[in-house]
Amino acid sequence: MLESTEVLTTAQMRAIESAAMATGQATGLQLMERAGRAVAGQIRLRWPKPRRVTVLCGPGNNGGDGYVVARLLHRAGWQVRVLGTDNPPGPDAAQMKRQWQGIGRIEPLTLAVLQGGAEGGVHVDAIFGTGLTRPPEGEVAAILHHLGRIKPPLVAVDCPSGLCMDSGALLGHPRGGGDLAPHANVTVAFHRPKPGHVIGLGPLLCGELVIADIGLHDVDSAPTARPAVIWPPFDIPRDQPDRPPTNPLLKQSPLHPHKYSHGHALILAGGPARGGAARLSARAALRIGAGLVTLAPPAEALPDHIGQPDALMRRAVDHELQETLADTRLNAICIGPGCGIDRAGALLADLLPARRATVLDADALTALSRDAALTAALHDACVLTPHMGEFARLFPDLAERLAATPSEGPAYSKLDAARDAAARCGAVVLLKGPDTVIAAPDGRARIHSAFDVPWLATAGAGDALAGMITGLLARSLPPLEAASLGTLIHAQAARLFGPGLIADDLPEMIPQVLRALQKFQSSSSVATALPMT
Ligand SMILES: NC(=O)C1=CN([C@@H]2O[C@H](COP(=O)(O)OP(=O)(O)OC[C@H]3O[C@@H](n4cnc5c(N)ncnc54)[C@H](OP(=O)(O)O)[C@@H]3O)[C@@H](O)[C@H]2O)[C@@H](O)CC1
Ligand SMILES: [K+]
Repeated sequence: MLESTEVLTTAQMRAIESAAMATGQATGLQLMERAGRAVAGQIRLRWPKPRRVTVLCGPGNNGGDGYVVARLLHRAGWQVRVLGTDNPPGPDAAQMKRQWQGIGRIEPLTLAVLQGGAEGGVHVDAIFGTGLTRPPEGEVAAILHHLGRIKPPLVAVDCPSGLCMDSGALLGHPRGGGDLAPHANVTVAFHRPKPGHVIGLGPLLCGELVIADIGLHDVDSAPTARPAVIWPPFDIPRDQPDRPPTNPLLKQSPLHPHKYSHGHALILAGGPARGGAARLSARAALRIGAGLVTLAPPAEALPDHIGQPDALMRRAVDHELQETLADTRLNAICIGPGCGIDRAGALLADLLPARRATVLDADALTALSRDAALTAALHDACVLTPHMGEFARLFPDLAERLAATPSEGPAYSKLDAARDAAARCGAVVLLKGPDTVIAAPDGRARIHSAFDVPWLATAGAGDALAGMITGLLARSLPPLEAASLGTLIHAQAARLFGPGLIADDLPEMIPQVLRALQKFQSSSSVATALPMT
């Protein structure tokens, strides 16, 4: 059985539907009836009093769902108008269409007809769902454009039409567009979310996302590829002041606790007057619970780092690292924030062969992009944390595919790009954004949504994130878990702080986030993520 947080591609979803039908678990007609009922139910929940509704039905099974919605709302006393295509749909949709035709008529699905009707009322978009393979054209394109412009109360069946559910891109539109695409108030999707609901334009266009159960749970899907998951697989409560302020990451081992048992993080800093970024990383690594944190600028910049925090150790590291790395207790390294590209490149040449757990951010990523030998030396204890610009420098071909206007579905997605990059470089790749994708070389991938904290896009936030992940690596979390938990704590810190956040606030919010996370110590998904030593 699939985990509830799994994200299925449209191909995987189709495989599950086919398996359900082949094994006699459900007929296509039953699934369509359940899907339509789920949508009608959500509409009636939001608008309990019957009113006017216009249902727009496309040529396939998405349209079939629409005819079910029309019938059920009509039965509930709604004043239903249906616009549909006149093609012969598949047998299930044809059956649902006939049932509707026993109740009411179907007007042509054209812009003129749509505009000719009474204004107002709810609109149901059942034009295209998972079967969208090419950009909408002609009358349908005009209708979608119109809906995007007038923005009526809109309920989308499976997705707003035109959205590629594998990528969150609008077929036929440049990436990042979407101003004139339909914006749903609510999208009712079936069985599991698809990548396009949670990445790209999906969160903007889908509105509230409701995942409806259509009875596919007992179906053995045997997905061909490992599904990505939505991270985290739980809702984090806000801080709970009534709980004792113990920190799960700092919980002491009953057996001879020692600062080294919580790891020793090394933060490599840059030259004079550019140490702020690395100090932010170091502070975050300390706050998240690394046993020891050493900040390592070149000797000439050491005087820049006197002062707080006293818990931070300082040590000069000039051009080479071998002597420093001889101390095997240094088990997690952060390189990049404020480091300088040349210095990062020189240090990486020593660092990567040592195969220590390492976060590569900022200048380290630029250094990598300039030296193929360094990229070839990456290993599976590395975490790369690029934003899209850095990603484009590191993986120009993947970024180019991601930026191209998609002309057919399934379109190349941010999930695909992060996975391809991780497989290519053999390290965990954390591709930042409001829809962060974290991918491991073995195909595991997690999608973390932070569309609700736009104030996290602030100078230095990435440095704090790099420090958090380094601290978690020092606590011996595996790279994918450290990257995932760091991403979650980072966003949650911003969420708790609220607007007005500056990056310096992020490390200071960590204790509060950790207290809230404590609730999940007994939950298996978090137990694997939080080190409980
Ligand atoms: N299967 C199940 O058990 C269940 C499925 N369910 C529902 O089915 C939906 C998937 O149904 P679907 O596969 O029929 O695809 P759908 O999105 O309706 O579109 C396909 C049609 O559109 C056409 N078409 C495509 N692009 C076009 C374009 N640009 N411009 C014009 N035409 C275009 C395409 O034509 P073709 O490409 O074949 O020429 C075809 O005729 C899914 O999202 C969910 O809502 C639920 O009921 C639960 C049970
Ligand atoms: K739709």
